[in-house]
Amino acid sequence: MSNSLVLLTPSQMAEADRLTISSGAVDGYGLMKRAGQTIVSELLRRYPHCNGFDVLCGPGNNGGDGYVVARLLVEMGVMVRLFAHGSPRPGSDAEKAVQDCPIGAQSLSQFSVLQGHAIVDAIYGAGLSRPLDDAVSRVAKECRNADVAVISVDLPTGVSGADGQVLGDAFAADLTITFFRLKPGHLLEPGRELCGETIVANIGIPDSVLGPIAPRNWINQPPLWRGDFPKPRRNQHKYSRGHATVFSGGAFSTGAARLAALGAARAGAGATTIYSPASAIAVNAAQLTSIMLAKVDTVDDLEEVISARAPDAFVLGPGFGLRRPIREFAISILQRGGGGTLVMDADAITAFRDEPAALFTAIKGSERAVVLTPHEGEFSRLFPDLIGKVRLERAGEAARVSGAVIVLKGPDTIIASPDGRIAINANGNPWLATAGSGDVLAGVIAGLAAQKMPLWEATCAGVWLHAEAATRFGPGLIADDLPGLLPPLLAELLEVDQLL
Ligand SMILES: NC(=O)C1=CN([C@@H]2O[C@H](COP(=O)(O)OP(=O)(O)OC[C@H]3O[C@@H](n4cnc5c(N)ncnc54)[C@H](OP(=O)(O)O)[C@@H]3O)[C@@H](O)[C@H]2O)[C@H](O)CC1
Ligand SMILES: [K+]
Repeated sequence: MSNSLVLLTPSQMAEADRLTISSGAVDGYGLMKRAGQTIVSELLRRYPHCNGFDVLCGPGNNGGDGYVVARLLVEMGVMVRLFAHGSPRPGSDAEKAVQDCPIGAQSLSQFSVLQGHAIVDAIYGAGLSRPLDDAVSRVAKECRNADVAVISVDLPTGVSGADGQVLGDAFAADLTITFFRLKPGHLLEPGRELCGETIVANIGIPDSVLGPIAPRNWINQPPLWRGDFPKPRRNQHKYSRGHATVFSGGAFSTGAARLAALGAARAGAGATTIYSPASAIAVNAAQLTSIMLAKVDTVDDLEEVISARAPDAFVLGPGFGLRRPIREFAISILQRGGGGTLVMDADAITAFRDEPAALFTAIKGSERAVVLTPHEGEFSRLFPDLIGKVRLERAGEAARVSGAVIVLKGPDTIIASPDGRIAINANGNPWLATAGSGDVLAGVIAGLAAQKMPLWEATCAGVWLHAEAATRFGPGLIADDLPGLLPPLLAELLEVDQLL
């Protein structure tokens, strides 16, 4: 698993600091000086024409980084105004940075924006522990409303590194410079938006500290799952490549199932079948070519088709409706022996709103693995006890409680495994907010799972591919486009030339 994609919580980051310092490689003030040096290089490179910098420092080590920045800029002859909010603890690294700084600080209450100056926000970073007080909120607001560049050290002051939530108020940065690894708060909204562009600086913390920290959160990028991505082999036939099936809704709502089926097929399932009620067979048949069709109205029908040709993955929910035997289908699939994956989306999630525990018991007792792909509304129906917790915690807890891989959809989709691993998607985009896009996602995940890709990895890959396809297409995207956008992405992932 790729080390570079690790996300560290603020407390894990503090541990990384401690481990580095105790190894004797560099002391705390040394790390702070390197942090300051990196920030100054970026400031000079990116803002060569500003008249000066206003450096705003808090009482902790985030402020310490700010004092180092102020010193280095002054030593280079750059105009600096320094503002402090609180004083560093005696004996702390931040106090050393104050003592070494050649200019004195005014109180933050004296601050007002000066045209032509850029702001260095070093008030709070990883140590933010409560909502901003009025003095810091006033400055955050003034900077947000002014036409002024803001560069935040580690995190925009007010944004929690643990989960991207705003504590009271927050700065909105143009650029955020963090150290060693991203934190979840850089990727989770609203933190992500408030960070502006985020860069990660190497300040000499060795990767070896990650071993004892054993992180459980990652950025969802191809190196996370590329090693598990299914590679077709010459000796496979269509069913051994993977058989994915999708339940269709009634005659007036068959499109969602076709979108999911196309997603599964384009993701590489060798065979894809739509299970359709008799009333919708004609509609489906008129619009399918490579996708197969079977009649499934009842649990007995389902038993029959599964016995005839066991699927490796099922998609249940898209466009299905709540009246037909959706719960019975889900429970029957889970209780029937045999491996494979059940992807439950949309109506399949809502259908269990009155008895989520029955679903979770069935999932935990099943030989099959389950992926649940709720958006916020569907999530709240199935996990009402988790309302009020932050998104990251909700997704992780939902995976643990349900025994399913959870895809909590949003601009910062979270993919949580029951074993505690979490990936945060970073390539989401506005084009995906279009009817039917979730149906394609459920199908792509099923298509990858049908090829026996490990489930959390398959789910992460599906979410990434789906978003990447939309990003590359851009404006005008409709869900119908998405399956056809997958082949070039697959070719890149598989490095097709090497397979031939
Ligand atoms: N991680 C690294 O590799 C390096 C990080 N550096 C920088 O250090 C900060 C983290 O420093 P830390 O001292 O732990 O935390 P902060 O500076 O962010 O803030 C802690 C102090 O601020 C007080 N605080 C927090 N929130 C509030 C608030 N809302 N209102 C008032 N005061 C607040 C807090 O007080 P407590 O009472 O909670 O203790 C602390 O006094 C990291 O972000 C990096 O920038 C190193 O310099 C380089 C290596
Ligand atoms: K900050």
